[in-house]
Amino acid sequence: MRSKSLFASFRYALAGVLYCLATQRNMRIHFIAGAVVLLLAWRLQFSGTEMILLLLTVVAVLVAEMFNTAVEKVVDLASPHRHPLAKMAKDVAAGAVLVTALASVAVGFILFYPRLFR
Ligand SMILES: Nc1ncnc2c1ncn2[C@@H]1O[C@H](COP(=O)(O)OP(=O)(O)OP(=O)(O)O)[C@@H](O)[C@H]1O
Repeated sequence: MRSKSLFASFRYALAGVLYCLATQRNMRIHFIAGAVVLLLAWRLQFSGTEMILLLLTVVAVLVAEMFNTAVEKVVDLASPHRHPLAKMAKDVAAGAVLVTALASVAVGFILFYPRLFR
């Protein structure tokens, strides 16, 4: 019984990830960009610590994108009509993605620049 419900929650969680990949263009862009960056880092023989930093950075952007999607869905459900609070919630969630994405570009620059241009 317990393992069945554990499996079910895993399936629901996976469905959430797949939903975001299938419906959110930005999620697909971040996913592919993250995969390319990690592959490039592997080819350039980044250290274990550098790989972990890059992986955490890529995952942070994907997680921010997923929370943004979740906020959008809840807001659309709770406030189908336009409302300043609904706008604020969506804009803050989108802002979180922007901040995370900018930070990931900075981390990528710091790690890749010495390998590629020096
Ligand atoms: N219910 C609402 N009330 C007020 N402003 C809204 C509301 N829904 C969306 N907005 C504003 O319009 C912008 C675009 O909203 P829209 O619903 O087109 O896209 P989204 O839900 O933010 O994302 P996506 O395009 O991925 O569905 C939001 O970022 C927000 O500023």
